[in-house]
Amino acid sequence: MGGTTLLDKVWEQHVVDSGGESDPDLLYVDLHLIHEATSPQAFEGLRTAARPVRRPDLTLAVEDHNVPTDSRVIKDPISLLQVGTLRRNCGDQGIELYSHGHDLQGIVHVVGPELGFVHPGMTVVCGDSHTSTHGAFGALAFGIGTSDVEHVLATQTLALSRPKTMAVEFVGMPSDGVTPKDLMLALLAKIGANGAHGYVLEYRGEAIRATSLEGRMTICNLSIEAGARAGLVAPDEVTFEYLRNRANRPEGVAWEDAIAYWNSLRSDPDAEFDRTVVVDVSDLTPFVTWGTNPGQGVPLGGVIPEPRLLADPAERAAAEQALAYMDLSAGTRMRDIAIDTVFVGSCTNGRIEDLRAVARVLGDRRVAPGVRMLVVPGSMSVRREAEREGLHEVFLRAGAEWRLAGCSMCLGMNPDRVSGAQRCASTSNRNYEGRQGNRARTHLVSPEVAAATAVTGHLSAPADLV
Ligand SMILES: CC(C)[C@H](C(=O)O)[C@@H](O)C(=O)O
Ligand code: SF4
Repeated sequence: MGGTTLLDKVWEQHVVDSGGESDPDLLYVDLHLIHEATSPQAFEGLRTAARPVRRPDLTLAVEDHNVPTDSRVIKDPISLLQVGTLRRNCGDQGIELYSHGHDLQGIVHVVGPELGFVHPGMTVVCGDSHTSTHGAFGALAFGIGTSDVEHVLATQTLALSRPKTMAVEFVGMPSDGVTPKDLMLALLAKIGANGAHGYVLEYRGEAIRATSLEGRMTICNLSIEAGARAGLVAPDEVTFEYLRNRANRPEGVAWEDAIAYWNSLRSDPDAEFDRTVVVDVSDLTPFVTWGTNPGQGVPLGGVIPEPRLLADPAERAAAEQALAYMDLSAGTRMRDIAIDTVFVGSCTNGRIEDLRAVARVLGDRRVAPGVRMLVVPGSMSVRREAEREGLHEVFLRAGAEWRLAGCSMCLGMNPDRVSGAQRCASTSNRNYEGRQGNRARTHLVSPEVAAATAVTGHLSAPADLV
């Protein structure tokens, strides 16, 4: 029998009740994150059943999806209702809530980690697909549906069947200007937007070890775009350093003990994975998407592929439909695609390192005439840090808008939307039809490519800037 995978190690520590061969296991949940968009019905269910929240102290709430980023005042009636309901529910149940206007407010997947709430070996759940982000710590982090949110609120447990494991081996080191976002867009293009369905991905290899925790969050965040259940990176010194000075991390002797335990959280050398995918990252270049799922991407130096050459009929039809929606045609050079809007932000690329990268590329350049650029910090803490470093001055001087924290233009649930059928280069994670606005056309890019694109007005890499 082979060794144990990281997934199995974390899983086994959390089984409250084994389902045996055929039924799901009941897992203990260490941290439950909630937001205004997916929690109202869950609380309503509890109220109907007259049950309290079992562990309000292990539950943390933020307002992120529905909040405007240009004002502390919420005007939209639906958003007001969502946010008002969350406030009432958290007040009634004694749950910590970072509201719009609070110093620590921000996107749930940015706030939880930066405050040190997420530790290696934990189970983390949230009624949000991008909960996979937290796997960057070596925590087992799942997005769950609203009925499961209710279950976790009531019991602090979740019934789940153990997913299969997939090792993603990044071989070699990426060259300068190739970012964690590019690694993932390349992986998605290789395995497809559903290529990891039913799996937990464990990211491995020298390139992962050399990636900051923030970069690892970008990588794990995008796991869900391959259809995966979760993403994982084994914890190491990078993880411990990230946590060392955060609030809410274990203290004193508990910290030393924690590190000793965390060091055991890696797949054994002889552990067997259900599947292994190898990606050589040494010859990668910046990646961008041309279509309407995150797997429809090519190198920035490439051209839009010819749908007729795709062997799989379903893929061919999807590509044709995507090109019609995007108003693009096969053979077009990606660099020739002109952009109206640039969005920097989201739980994929709205952390301080992302904003630093954007500022570095912008330098003292200006956004191209006619292009709208939005820079939206992932949290108010990120915003404060960016202002302390003077990054906001770079953005404002360039002609970009500098906003408050929230999901913003990542999806059209708040006032930040791409107008009409405009084309947007976006550092977010989904390019679905209508995602950023009714007819919006989205190209997923790294922060570096977003900044260079804002300057030239068409899809560009920093190396294209003179
Ligand atoms: C609103 C929420 C349920 C949704 C998700 O689960 O991911 C959102 O965050 C998204 O990114 O599409
Ligand atoms: S930033 Fe985007 S992807 Fe992340 S939680 Fe918000 S809406 Fe979802």
